[in-house]
Amino acid sequence: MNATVSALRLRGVGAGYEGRRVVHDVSAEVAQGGWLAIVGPNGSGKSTLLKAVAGLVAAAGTIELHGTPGSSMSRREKAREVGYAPQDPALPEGLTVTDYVLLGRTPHLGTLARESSRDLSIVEEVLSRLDLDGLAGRSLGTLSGGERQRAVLARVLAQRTRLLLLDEPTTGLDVGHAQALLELVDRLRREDGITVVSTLHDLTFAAQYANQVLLLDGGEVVAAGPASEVVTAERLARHYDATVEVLTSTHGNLVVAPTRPPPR
Ligand SMILES: Nc1ncnc2c1ncn2[C@@H]1O[C@H](COP(=O)(O)OP(=O)(O)OP(=O)(O)O)[C@@H](O)[C@H]1O
Repeated sequence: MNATVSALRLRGVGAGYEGRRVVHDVSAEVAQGGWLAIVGPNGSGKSTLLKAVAGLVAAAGTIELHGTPGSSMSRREKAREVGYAPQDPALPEGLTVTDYVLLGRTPHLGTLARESSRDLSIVEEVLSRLDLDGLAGRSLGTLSGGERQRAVLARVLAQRTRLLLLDEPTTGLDVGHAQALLELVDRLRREDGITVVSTLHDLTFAAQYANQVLLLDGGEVVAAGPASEVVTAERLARHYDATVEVLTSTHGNLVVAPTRPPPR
């Protein structure tokens, strides 16, 4: 494959529901092994944009996955190329964690073929990486919110795709599990060249993990680039109506700290 082909290329992408367009004219490019964070206030179109890339809502414009238009790929081809973790998926409550994560292998199985020992070892490895091995035999309906969230990510990682689309992957996770999950995703990116596109409400995480940040407001891109350029107190005041300070930690990481407005 041509080394200069982007993992994801969006040109003039629009998307919406029942005739109401909520994402307008988005263009972006993510190199193989890059991490794009889509940020923006509630209702700004982040999840809709991610769904458009996953092929789950109709989109105008061009969406290319590793140089191939998404519109020309079958569902199965796309599922081998793109793993999508929705924000709040409906889970089959009675399924065990292992069986649910095994579903991630489906796009790789032949028609009527059963999972192989390789599929099972991939699932085992993913469960262990996500600290889920102790829960492997539990049914999904008995898991806590954070455990369910990790199971969803495990299913997507078991899919072993080159592109990961993660919709608010840290929702419901405590700070330690959130960091562990983002570190794991970052390691996959650095070691295996996996490309990541994630929506993130937590702007500190977005600034620390993504190498590109796309800020949406009203379904439009209002800023794009490295976090140091996009995540500024002035922009967050304008687009989130938030009072924050953007600080630099002792290790040089950006930290977005909400601060109470001064008393009037
Ligand atoms: N299934 C749907 N049918 C109709 N409108 C929808 C649907 N899903 C989302 N919308 C609308 O589209 C707009 C963008 O929603 P979207 O979920 O993409 O925003 P978001 O930035 O991800 O929001 P949040 O931060 O609250 O998760 C909102 O006005 C929302 O009400």
